[in-house]
Amino acid sequence: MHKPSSPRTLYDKIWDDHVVLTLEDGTCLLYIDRHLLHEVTSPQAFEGLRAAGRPVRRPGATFAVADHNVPTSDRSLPIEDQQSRLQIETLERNVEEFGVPYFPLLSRKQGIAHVVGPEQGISLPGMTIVCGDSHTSTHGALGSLAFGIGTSEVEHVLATQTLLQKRAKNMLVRVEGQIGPGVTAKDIMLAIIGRTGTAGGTGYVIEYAGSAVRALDMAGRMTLCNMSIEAGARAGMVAPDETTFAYVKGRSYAPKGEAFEQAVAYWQSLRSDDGAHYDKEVFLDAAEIKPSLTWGTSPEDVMSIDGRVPSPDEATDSARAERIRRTLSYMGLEAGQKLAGTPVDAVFIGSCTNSRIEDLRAAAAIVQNRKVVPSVRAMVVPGSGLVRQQAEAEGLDKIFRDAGFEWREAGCSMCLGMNPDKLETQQRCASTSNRNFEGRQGPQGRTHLCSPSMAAAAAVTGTLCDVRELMEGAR
Ligand SMILES: CC(C)[C@H](C(=O)O)[C@@H](O)C(=O)O
Ligand code: SF4
Repeated sequence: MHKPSSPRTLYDKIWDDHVVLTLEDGTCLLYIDRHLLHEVTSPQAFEGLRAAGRPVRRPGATFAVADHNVPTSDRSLPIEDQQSRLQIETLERNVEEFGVPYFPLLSRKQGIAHVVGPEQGISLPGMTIVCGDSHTSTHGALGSLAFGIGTSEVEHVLATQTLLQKRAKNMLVRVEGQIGPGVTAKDIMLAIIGRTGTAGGTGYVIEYAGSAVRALDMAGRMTLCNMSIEAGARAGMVAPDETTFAYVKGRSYAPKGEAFEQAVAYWQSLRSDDGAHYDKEVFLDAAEIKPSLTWGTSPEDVMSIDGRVPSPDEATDSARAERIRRTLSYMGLEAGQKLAGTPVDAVFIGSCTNSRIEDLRAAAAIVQNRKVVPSVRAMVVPGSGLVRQQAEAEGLDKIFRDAGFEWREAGCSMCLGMNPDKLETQQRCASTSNRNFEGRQGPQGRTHLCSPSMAAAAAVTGTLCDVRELMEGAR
C-alpha cells in the first residue's frame, strides 16, 4: 500500500477517488460510475432485486443492451432460438420495470456492450465501470478503471451503486518504438500474451504505456485493454491523452461545453506520477513484433506468421509435451509445421476486440479488388449498428459484399457459440476475437486469433498467410 503523499499510478488514483469506505482487512467499498448490463448475466440480479423489493439505485448510471444471444441476420424476423428469445425478452422486461436505459435490437445504437459504452460516451476517463462480463476491461482504454463482475455483484451494484473490492497490484506493460507495416494493436497484444502467458497478469491491473501505445488510436487501445483478461489481469488501462479527449468530445453521453473543459482538466491529472511503483514490469520492442496469430487452444499459444508451431520434442517437461501433443491433435496440425499456407474454412471479423470502424477499414483495405476464396465462409460483424452505418457510408460494406463476405448485423456472433453463428465440427477459422478455447466458436471448432487484416488476408487467399505479402511495399 502506498502512502497518500507518495507517487501514484493511474490505477491508484482512480481507485483512491472512488473509495467510499475501507474495511479493516483492506477491502474497499468502491463507488461505481457506470454499470453496463447484457442479457446473459443480468436476469438473476434483477430477480434478486425483485425478491427484495428494491429499486435500481441509479438507473441513469446503468445501461443495458442485448449482444450475446442476438442473431446477426435479418432483424425484422422473430428470434428462432427459444432460449435466446427468452433471454432478450427477459432483459427487455427488466429494463422496462426498473427504468434502466436500453438500446433496443432495432436501434442503430445496439451493439456489443464494450463497443457501445465508449461509442456513446457512457464510458469516460477516470470512471469506475463494471459489467457482468469479463471483457469490460476494454473500457480501460479511455483511462478508466473497468472490470468484469459476477451476477451477485451485478445485483449489488444495481441495488447500491457500490461494490466491495480488494486492491489489485500494479503492472506496467511498456511498448516502445514503431510497429512495422501489417502490424496492429492485435499483434502487439498477442505478443504481450505470448510473453506473459495467460497467468502473467493474475492479481494485477495492467497499465499500457510507451510510445507504441501512445501512437495507437482509441480502437487499438481498446483492443489491448480488451485482451488484458486473456493475460490474466483484472483490468487494463491507458492514461488518457489528447487522442482520448478528441475521441470523447461530442459523444452522446459525454459532458458538453464548459463541463467538458472542466472534465478534461481533471482527466489530465490521470497519469501515473514519475517514480510511481509497479509490482511488475514488462517491456516490448515494437519493431520486433510481427503479424501474429495463435496456433493452439490458449491465447498464449502465440507465434508470428513466419514461424512454426511447436513440437512436443522441444518441450522441457513431459506435461508440456503432452499439452502440445493434445493441442496439435485438436487443432489438426502437425508438430513443427508452418501455419502459413494452412487452408481455412471460415473467417470471422468481429467481436468486442476488433469490430470497430478502424478494424473494418483495415480489413477492407486488404479485401479491396480481391475475392474471398469460394470454399471459405467469411463474415464481417460490425460491433454496433452505428459502426455498421458508418461502414456503409464509407462503402466498406460494398467492398466486403462484392468480395463474397457476409455483411451482418451487430452482436457477439461467432466470437462464442451462444447464437446461430457457429463453426461446424473441425472447421478452421481465422478470427479477430479474443478466445480460442476448445469449442469456443462451435463444437470442435479450430480458432486462430489474429488481427482484422490478417483475417482478411486469410479470406482472400483461403489460407493462413502473411498479410504483408498482400500489402504493396510492406516487405
Ligand atoms: C457471457 C459472458 C459472461 C462472457 C464473459 O464474461 O466474458 C462472454 O462475454 C465471453 O466472452 O466469454
Ligand atoms: S464479443 Fe465475445 S468476448 Fe466480447 S462480450 Fe461478446 S462474447 Fe464476450
